Amino acid sequence: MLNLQHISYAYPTGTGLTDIELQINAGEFICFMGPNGSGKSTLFNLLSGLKTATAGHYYFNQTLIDAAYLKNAQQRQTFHQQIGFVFQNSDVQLFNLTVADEVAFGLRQLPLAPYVIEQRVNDCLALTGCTDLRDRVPYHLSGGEKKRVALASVLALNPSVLILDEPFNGLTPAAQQQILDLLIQLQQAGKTILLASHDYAQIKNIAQRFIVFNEQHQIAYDIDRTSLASQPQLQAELALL
Ligand SMILES: Nc1ncnc2c1ncn2[C@@H]1O[C@H](COP(=O)(O)OP(=O)(O)OP(=O)(O)O)[C@@H](O)[C@H]1O
Repeated sequence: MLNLQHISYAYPTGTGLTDIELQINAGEFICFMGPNGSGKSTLFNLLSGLKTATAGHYYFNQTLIDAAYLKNAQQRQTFHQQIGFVFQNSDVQLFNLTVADEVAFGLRQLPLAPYVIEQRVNDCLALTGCTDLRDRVPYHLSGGEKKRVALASVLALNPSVLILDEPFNGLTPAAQQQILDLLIQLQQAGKTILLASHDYAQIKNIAQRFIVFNEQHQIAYDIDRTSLASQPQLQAELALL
């Protein structure tokens, strides 16, 4: 479904990613781990089309996703509908005056009847436990509420891939569990879930595959949960990230 071939990304001031080879299949639940600055957010920006690689090739369902592809507004819209990205910082994702408008925003860019939009907004608010927040100003919500609204706004477009950059940061254990339960449900419904986390203990029994970056911005390990279970030393390393 997602295929990266020798992907590198160079910022003007340094390296973001080095020679990434990666194949992700539909329906996987993958946890990306690694030290601060190792490249997880850069990878997510590339996968979601917010950046394009400075070297290598990225294919989504066999289509090459590059600057030329994303320059076309219609193609860009189709692509963004399929890959939803929940940013690490919800404040940069939420900009509407009410929660309901926030969730409807992406849908209003599509040729959909107002009653269809209303129905989808209601469904996504209910799914994320945000129904009671619908008339609130997103900017005034708590961290956990903002994260759920950001998730609702992404889910409204019914993407097949959901990318979440450290979605549990700064949330109470209860709020973290709420989001985790929802992600499990979404994977069971067939979505591909890609998330970055520093909390191995929290995710070790949920993610099915672990991709671990090193400080050289490369993939150091790409290992499934079953294989990881028989590697206590690597598990101990992940617990320290
Ligand atoms: N806008 C930017 N300009 C210049 N360098 C950047 C920029 N964003 C990231 N980098 C650099 O690219 C490298 C990878 O950063 P990235 O944010 O992808 O890492 P990360 O693994 O997501 O880190 P964290 O766990 O702290 O979120 C780092 O060396 C970082 O300093």
